Amino acid sequence: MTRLNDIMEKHARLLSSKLFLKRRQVEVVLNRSVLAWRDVEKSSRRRSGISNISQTAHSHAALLCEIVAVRKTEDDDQEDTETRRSQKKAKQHSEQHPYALTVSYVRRTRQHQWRCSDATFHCASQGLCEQWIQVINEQLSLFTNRPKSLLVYINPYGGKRQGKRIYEQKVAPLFRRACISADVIVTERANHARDHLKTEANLDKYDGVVCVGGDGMFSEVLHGLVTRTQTDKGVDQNQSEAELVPCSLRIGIIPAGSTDCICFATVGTNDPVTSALHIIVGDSQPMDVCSVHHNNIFLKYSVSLLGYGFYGDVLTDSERKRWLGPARYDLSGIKTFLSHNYYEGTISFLPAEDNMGNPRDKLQCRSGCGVCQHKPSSKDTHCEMSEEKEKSDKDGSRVWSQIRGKFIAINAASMSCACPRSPKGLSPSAHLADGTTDLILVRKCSRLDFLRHLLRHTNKEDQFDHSFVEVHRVQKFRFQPRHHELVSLEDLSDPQKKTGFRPICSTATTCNYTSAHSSWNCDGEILSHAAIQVSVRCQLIRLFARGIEEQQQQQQHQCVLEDLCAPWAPEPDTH
Ligand SMILES: CCCCCCCCCCCCC/C=C/[C@@H](O)[C@H](CO)NC(=O)CCCCCCCCCCCCCCC
Ligand SMILES: Nc1ncnc2c1ncn2[C@@H]1O[C@H](COP(=O)(O)OP(=O)(O)OP(=O)(O)O)[C@@H](O)[C@H]1O
Ligand SMILES: [Ca+2]
Repeated sequence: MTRLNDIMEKHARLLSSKLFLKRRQVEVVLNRSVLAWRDVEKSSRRRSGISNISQTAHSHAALLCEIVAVRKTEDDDQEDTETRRSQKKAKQHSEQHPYALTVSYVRRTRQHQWRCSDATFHCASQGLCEQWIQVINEQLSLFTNRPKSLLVYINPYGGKRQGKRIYEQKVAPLFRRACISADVIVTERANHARDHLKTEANLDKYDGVVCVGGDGMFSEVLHGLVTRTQTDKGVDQNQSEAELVPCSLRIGIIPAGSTDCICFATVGTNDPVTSALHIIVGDSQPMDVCSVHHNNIFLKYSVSLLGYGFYGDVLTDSERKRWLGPARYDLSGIKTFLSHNYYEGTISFLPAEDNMGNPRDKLQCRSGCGVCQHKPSSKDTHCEMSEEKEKSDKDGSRVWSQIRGKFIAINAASMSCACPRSPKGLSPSAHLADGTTDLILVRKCSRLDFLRHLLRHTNKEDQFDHSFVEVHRVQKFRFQPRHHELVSLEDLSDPQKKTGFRPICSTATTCNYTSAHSSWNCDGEILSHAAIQVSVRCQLIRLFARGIEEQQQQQQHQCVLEDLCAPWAPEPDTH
């Protein structure tokens, strides 16, 4: 009964009028969910299928929660929307209907991209025009999850160095339209954004923090915000067992980097306008964060890839080629592939609960993901990482496992890591907010086999279906490189080794010293230690995103709109 009332309430018309849209008379209806309009004269004869997301043959609709803004249309705006050819006609028309409102709303285009569309409705009287604007604005003000004030950091040197232009030309005009105020800081050095967030920024003023740049810039904002939150709450990040306090501010990412993996995996595309629109409508996507420690020294947080061996070496090499821009990764990728190094060490891990799915179940994390809504219980998230625990987890349900071997790559993917280079990512079924990371172990194998494995990241074949690859969904893990102490001592006496990465063993050459180290690639940054302990912190942060919408979900969205527009029942016009 209540549900029925809800539906009736939602569908009850708030306002309904006959207005003009591009000189055609349209019936416009507003209820609590949708703004819909259709041609008056032709609608009864031809009302067929849907031609795009929010448009049937003769009716259009926008979900209220996806309306960006409504404003009184100024004369300049009206001229902008008319073509030159019809300028005279348009002038006559606007003289008859001088009052107009423009509604800006989200329109879905191809491949998860969103655009902002305008519909300008002409009214016969000023009163009617103002009433429409007021009622729509009243409804929009009920969306309390929308940000009003943002702190924006722009990295002018990320990716192809387009961050500033992208923000000014594509994003700022949309924020202005949505009446969002933004304090903008163009960074002057690496870690500027992180340090500002950690100590200086008055965060009470803001509803969210936005970074314009790549994954490295996101990482700065992540570290700034998480550290600030822990400091404010008196949590010591160096204690690897400390329970971290979730951040209250959401983070928005305007992609302008080289990989943009976090944006791609949370929105489905790396498009600045789409990201800006997700921020404006106030989307919220919780996300796991891995904390990385070396004994009881905090090193870094990671949300995407922690990679030792191959991806660590690619990153180390690519840092020397920053001037090449995004192409540096391909060049270093080929070079590292040809080097074909492997590394020896021991990996220990605490598997995820059985009901958290597994990396090969093909259940991809999508908008409103059911797996991520099932949070692991708190007792499981706080198991200690002591030696005894390693043998048997105290609650008896799970035990630590240990694997020793020679690895070409050890990757922990806390999310799919989908990006334009690999549209399905390193672990296609990894989840954004399930409290686990997928640990992928690629053992020593031939160059050809490793190439086959890499190639599978770019096609539909299963990259885990190789005898030399194993994958585990885990809650915690740690890594100990072989002969750690020996190398540390050597490092002290050889300055070259302190900075660069020392001769690494290649399977192609005869090599007795198989304990050479790689380094960890932590979301695109090199870690200072090879021996690390990692713990996944379930849903520590939230992004202005909603996860990737399934094609099917987009179609459902069309159907919802279609249903909501359907009752054009002949209710009498209120005006
Ligand atoms: C034959 C083609 C195989 C293509 C295989 C492509 C696999 C790509 C998987 C990409 C995973 C990205 C994970 C994201 C990590 C980010 O947190 C981080 C920060 O932005 N990005 C990188 O570290 C940047 C990492 C960039 C890694 C690029 C690796 C390119 C490998 C190319 C190997 C070529 C072999 C050719 C042999 C002739
Ligand atoms: N003003 C600045 N000058 C120099 N470096 C900066 C500045 N602002 C930020 N940085 C640093 O630049 C690094 C790279 O930035 P960013 O992530 O935006 O681009 P990218 O590396 O090209 O992309 P991706 O991380 O997606 O591969 C970051 O680690 C960040 O700390
Ligand atoms: Ca995860």
